[in-house]
Amino acid sequence: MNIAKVVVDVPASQTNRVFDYNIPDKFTDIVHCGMRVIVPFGPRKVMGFVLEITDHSSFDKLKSIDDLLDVTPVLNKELLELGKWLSNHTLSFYISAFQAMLPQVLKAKYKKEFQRKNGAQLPKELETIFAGRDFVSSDEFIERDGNYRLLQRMIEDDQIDVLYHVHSRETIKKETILGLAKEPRVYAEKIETLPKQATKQREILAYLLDQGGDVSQKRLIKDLKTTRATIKTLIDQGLVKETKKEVYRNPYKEENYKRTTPLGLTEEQTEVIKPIWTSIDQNEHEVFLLHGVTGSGKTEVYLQAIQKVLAHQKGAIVLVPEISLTPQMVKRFKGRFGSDVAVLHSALSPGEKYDEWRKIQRQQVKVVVGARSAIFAPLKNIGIIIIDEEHETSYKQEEHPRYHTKDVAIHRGEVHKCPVVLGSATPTLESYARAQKNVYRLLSLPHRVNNQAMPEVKIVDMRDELHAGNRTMFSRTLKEAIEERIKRKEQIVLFLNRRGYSTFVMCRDCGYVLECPHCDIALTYHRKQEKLKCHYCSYEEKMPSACPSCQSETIRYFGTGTQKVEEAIQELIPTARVIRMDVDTTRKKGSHEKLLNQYGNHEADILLGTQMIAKGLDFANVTLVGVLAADSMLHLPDFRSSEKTFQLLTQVSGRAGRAELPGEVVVQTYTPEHYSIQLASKHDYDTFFQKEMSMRKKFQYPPYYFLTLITVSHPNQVKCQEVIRTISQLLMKHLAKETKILGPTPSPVTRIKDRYRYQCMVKYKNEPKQREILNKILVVFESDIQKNDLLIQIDLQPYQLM
Ligand SMILES: Nc1ncnc2c1ncn2[C@@H]1O[C@H](COP(=O)(O)OP(=O)(O)OP(=O)(O)O)[C@@H](O)[C@H]1O
Ligand SMILES: [Zn+2]
Ligand SMILES: [Zn+2]
Repeated sequence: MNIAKVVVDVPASQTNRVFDYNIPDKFTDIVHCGMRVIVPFGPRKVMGFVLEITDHSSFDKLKSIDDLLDVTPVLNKELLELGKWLSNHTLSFYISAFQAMLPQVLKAKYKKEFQRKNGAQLPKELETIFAGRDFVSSDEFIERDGNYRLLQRMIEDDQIDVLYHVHSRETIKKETILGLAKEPRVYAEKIETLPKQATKQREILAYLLDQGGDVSQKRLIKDLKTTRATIKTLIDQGLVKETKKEVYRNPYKEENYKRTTPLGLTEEQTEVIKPIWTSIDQNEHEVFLLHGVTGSGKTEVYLQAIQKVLAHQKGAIVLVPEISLTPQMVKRFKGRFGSDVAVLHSALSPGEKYDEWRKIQRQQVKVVVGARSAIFAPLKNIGIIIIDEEHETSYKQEEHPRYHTKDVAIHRGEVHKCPVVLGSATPTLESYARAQKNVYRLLSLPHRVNNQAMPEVKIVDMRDELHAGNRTMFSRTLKEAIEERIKRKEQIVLFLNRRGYSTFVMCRDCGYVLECPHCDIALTYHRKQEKLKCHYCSYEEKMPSACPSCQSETIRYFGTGTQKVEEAIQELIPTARVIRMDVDTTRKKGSHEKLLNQYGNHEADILLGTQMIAKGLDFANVTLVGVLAADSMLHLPDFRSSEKTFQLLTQVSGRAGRAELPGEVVVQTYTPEHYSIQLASKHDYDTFFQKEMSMRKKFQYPPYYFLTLITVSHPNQVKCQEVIRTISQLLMKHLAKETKILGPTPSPVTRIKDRYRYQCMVKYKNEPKQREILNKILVVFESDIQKNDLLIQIDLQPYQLM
């Protein structure tokens, strides 16, 4: 067993396979599958993952492994298999798939250096760069525009060497631990002989004797109000010894969370948890879709399902969208399961994330709560995987490997023979359609806990406000409702949807929005050319000066920011106390939590914010939710815009009236008749589902059809157009006759950082050979990709269509 099969960190299709390496004697029995190694590859040294260890190779001259990056494997067998599956599933390289599963600090960086060998005399051009030195970093070489051809010749002539340093950013935090250096009994005498004025030193010794063991220096300094200098004198006298101990950075201190006990489940909760418990008990994989209205107690169902899993000595993964991984959410899990919980959150520092990851890796925790990438948590014995708010698009990773978390979860669920629970008040059409076909098992919580009523929703037509002479951003209804709540000392959530602003053009007079006659999506405004364009089919028209529907001249594109809204409130209702939550006010670490705490303590009447306040918040005193512009997302150039609008309105409305006090919602819109606004206001998911499904069927979108989005980008526009044309021709030729290929067309954002972008979209029902064909296309363009700066992105199941 002295041969390792290694996937190398060279993302290209020729290298997307395993290479055989010799395991040198010194590493025999030390190298294991799932470890990262340094291997020679051509003239370079690269990192690689060991996938397999065997005793035979079909090649006879093998190079040897140079070095090991890990002492223990960073990927276990299951994750190695998962990586292979992921790479195949998303059409990405093995190496990208493996890297995606690791915490950031384990992603090694390389530093390249050129070394002059044995004082060699270099050509003048290079000598000016080396300037008498023996080493020059590759960065400096590039910066000073060094001649690569010359460099290459010198390397071939053995005058210059290329060195690779691999830097792992992994950092382990150490803590200083103090203890007694001698037998305890000798201290009585020692304390006597210390100088009289050394009271602090005496105190320290007494403290250590009292603790009878090792104490963290930090704690001792705090408890005794002493200094490091005093401790140092004792160490120097050989009375105290210090050691370094590896510790975890723990951003979520357990003692900060009050322990909670399971609540008595309601009848509905009891009904839905039964089949989940059965699946856990019987070790059977099944996918459940938990459709529960806002405030129906889904989280309590998750908690008690996990409790069952823990009783079986297994672990759980709970995924929540980044944006709703709020302190409140963490509190609920830490409160129930204490130090058994690891939290993986993007707001943690890389070091903190690494520590949480190591706790999981060492199986020291049982429950992992985290955002998207937590689906790769290295838990060995998974008993349940839960995806909360399963409709959230952030579950789709928008860079290599372009995976959807749901697919990964279901795959791992199959491997571990455990249930996967997808929870939402507004499931995606895809999931609900699957539940209707019994691919998933549907579980419903149609009522709020304790049967509180769903909040009453009032739709306000903003066109009427304009006609009545109200030009502010607050309707009369909303203004009165706010004032009333402030008087009653109740609280208000004001939601401003920032997504989709200033892309579409709307008539303020009649609410008319310009749409593509072929694609049923809003046209996007291009300011420079004064044109409106469709980003699916390239249809375009001139920006009109008057509304095509009512001739009014108030037609323009749409937009405002939270800061402006805050000013407007202050002007309109000067007594209102407002907390504004947006990217600006939450940039600093911990500010998110602080603002929510202030709001929870009723230090403000109004919580004003964007997407980040739409979900997950559970404040009993909130009785009014105002939605300032319900339409803004409705007109995004995206076939899911109605669905997203329905989901968002339902989520925000769900923040009102969650406890005893009844809730009310005011939705301001220019298109009150739109079905997603009407049905969200009636909390009518079922009708929305029927209606939206019929639209999807008519326009041939998912879940009736599958989509693949192919985007090509290159600095040269002509090159870009050529490539995308060739790709769509190849697809046309090789894919099924019934399959449609839309485009090629410029991408919605046509140029990013001086690179042109063109796309085409494949719409299909069944294409078993698609992956194979796409892979072949990538090979056709391989040399352009490697050498000519061409980028081809393939997104199977795209969510981001911009
Ligand atoms: N069985 C129960 N008995 C009493 N209170 C409960 C019970 N289950 C849940 N609750 C409480 O009801 C409130 C709403 O529950 P929870 O937040 O779990 O709902 P949810 O369905 O996750 O809501 P959302 O989708 O809106 O976030 C919470 O304050 C929770 O503590
Ligand atoms: Zn169109
Ligand atoms: Zn009009």
